[in-house]
Amino acid sequence: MSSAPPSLVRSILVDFWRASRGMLLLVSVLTMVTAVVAVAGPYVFSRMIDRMQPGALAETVALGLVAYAVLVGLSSALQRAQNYLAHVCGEHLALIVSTSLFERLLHKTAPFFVEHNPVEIETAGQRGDQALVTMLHLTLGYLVSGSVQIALSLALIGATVSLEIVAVSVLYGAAFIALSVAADRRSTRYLEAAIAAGQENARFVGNALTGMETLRHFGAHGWMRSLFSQKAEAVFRNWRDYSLSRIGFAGLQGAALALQLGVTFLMLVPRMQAGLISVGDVVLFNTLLLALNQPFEAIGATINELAKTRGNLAPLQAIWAAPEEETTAAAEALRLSEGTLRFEAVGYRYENGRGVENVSFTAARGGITTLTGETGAGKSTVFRLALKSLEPQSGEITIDGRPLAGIARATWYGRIGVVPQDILLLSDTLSVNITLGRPVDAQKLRRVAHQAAILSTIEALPEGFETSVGERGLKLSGGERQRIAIARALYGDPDILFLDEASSALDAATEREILNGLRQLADRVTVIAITHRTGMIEPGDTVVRIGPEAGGP
Ligand SMILES: Nc1ncnc2c1ncn2[C@@H]1O[C@H](COP(=O)(O)OP(=O)(O)OP(=O)(O)O)[C@@H](O)[C@H]1O
Repeated sequence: MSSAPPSLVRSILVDFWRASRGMLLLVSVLTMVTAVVAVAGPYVFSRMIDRMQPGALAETVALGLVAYAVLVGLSSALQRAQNYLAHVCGEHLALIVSTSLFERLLHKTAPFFVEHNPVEIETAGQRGDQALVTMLHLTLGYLVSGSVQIALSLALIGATVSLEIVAVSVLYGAAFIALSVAADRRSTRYLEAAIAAGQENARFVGNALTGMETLRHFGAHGWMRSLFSQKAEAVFRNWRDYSLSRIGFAGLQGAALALQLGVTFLMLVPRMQAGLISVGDVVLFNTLLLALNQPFEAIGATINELAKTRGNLAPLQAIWAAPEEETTAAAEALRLSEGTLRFEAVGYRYENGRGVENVSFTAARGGITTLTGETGAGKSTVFRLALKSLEPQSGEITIDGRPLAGIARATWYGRIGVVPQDILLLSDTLSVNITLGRPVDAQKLRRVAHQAAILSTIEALPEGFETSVGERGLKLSGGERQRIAIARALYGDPDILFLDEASSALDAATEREILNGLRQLADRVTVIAITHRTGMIEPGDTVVRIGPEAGGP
């Protein structure tokens, strides 16, 4: 197993910063310039109002108003440009999240895919992705520009109107932000429940979709519909309670705003009467104060979103941190001259005490080594040990005399071919399903298809190897799927071939044809097959019986 993965947020942000720091800096600068222009516009306008006195130079006023119009236009253009650039950054972040997550999924261990279904993983990915992108937009669009706008507005109010009013505005801002934090604390439990219920629902939908045919056969529609409704309603209830729990705080925040405006206007009246401030100052003050509320609200909204982001990232974080296989970087060149696999008194017990004990056998070239035994005797467990999915708790497995424990899993996988019981086919062509990303060699493709006794079937199809197998290979029969899986395993020219009941879905004639084909390879490839049917065993094959008499359970 690899060491603990770096935290999701840190790892994503480091990658994001490396990939888009130029663009991020550009957006930040643009954001600051936008904030400066947004404050400069009202300032120029207020000064022009003061100049509109009888006897003032009409040209100066007109020039000032044109400058104001240009500033408003510039502010709007900068705002839009900044939004689009922030959108580009957001999409880049989403790209990094999805590719990093996919990369991690490629390394997850087998139990991970037993515990999590695709819909659940997809939903966690989308939620986490959106949460991070929303946070980026809030940071770039609100926090940076909001802080600059607040600082400039307060400085202008202080310089033109009074420092006391600045103090009132700061107090209001602090109260607004404190109320946002309190609202978050109170509603967090509804938020967490809503997100957990959403994830549970995604898991349920994933299970229902994979088992749709079976559910239909058992007339389980009504039952599933009512289970889905219950879960979807739980999601709705929790989101409803989350939103309702915040309404009271919205009222308090509105009251704080009214109080702030009322107090500051009352403070202005005596100054106006004493002629200390001009009409332009009042206009400027009103515009700035109203504009100032936006960044305060934005900071409050960001605090709220931060809580949501934490919640929305939790399912993705759990998937991110789930154990992974060792990386393929550990792969080394392994040459197997003889390909002799030996089990020496190997034992493995699952947590429930079941498993295998004292298993000894040698699988060599020259014939097929078949593992037989009662159901539940431990044949698949022996395979898992040979495939390094499990490590022996006692005894030793060797390959050409070298301990298997000392060979990296990636190296081992490079030398073996496996045909599992449950065959995975991608919704793609036969050719893609056999080669699975390895370089396409038309001659080799035909050779392995022939060895797997499926070449004539494929060549009879109008599109041959380019025929689509349908969603998860559902357009193929069970026997055809097995033969494609055998061709896929042979395509890597393995030194050792493992077949886990690989011919169970075939008729006797086809099974014999395939096994005879594999026997012809047996001088070059060690073939180990689990089988329940012993009728196909030929002289020269080795039979290994797993079970009590072999020292099993
Ligand atoms: N992941 C697991 N956790 C706990 N027990 C397990 C696990 N997998 C298998 N077992 C138990 O270990 C024993 C051996 O199982 P295994 O699947 O190796 O048998 P098998 O010979 O391949 O069976 P079959 O012929 O039915 O496929 C069984 O009793 C099974 O219940």
